[in-house]
Amino acid sequence: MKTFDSLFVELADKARTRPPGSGTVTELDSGVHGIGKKIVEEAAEVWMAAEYEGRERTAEEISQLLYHLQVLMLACDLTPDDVYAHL
Ligand SMILES: N=c1c2ncn([C@@H]3O[C@H](COP(=O)(O)OP(=O)(O)OP(=O)(O)O)[C@@H](O)[C@H]3O)c2ncn1[C@@H]1O[C@H](COP(=O)(O)O)[C@@H](O)[C@H]1O
Repeated sequence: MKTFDSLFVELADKARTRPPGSGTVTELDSGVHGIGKKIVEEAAEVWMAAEYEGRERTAEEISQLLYHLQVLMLACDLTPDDVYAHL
């Protein structure tokens, strides 16, 4: 099973090697503005799932939000440790 940290390592590798077909590379190329819109969209989907769609859908939507947050971290040259320092 992936964790927050292992997914970040995978995404950082995608950002560095830019393999064809990577959605992460496409999203990174949309810039902070495009990634930010995905985060807002996913955050709303998390809220709706929590209100109306049950635990499994909520967990799925949270996983997608965490993914888009990680893409933004890469776009902003932030590592998990930079974030954990504020927890
Ligand atoms: N964990 C994720 C992940 N979570 C979300 N997403 C993307 O975010 C989109 C979800 O946003 P949308 O809400 O627009 O999509 P949707 O089809 O409406 O989905 P629902 O919200 O309705 O469920 C998905 O279609 C994916 O493009 C992800 N894309 C990739 N990953 C992982 O990231 C890694 C690298 O992926 P690539 O860069 O594509 O190789 C792989 O391990 C992937 O599993």
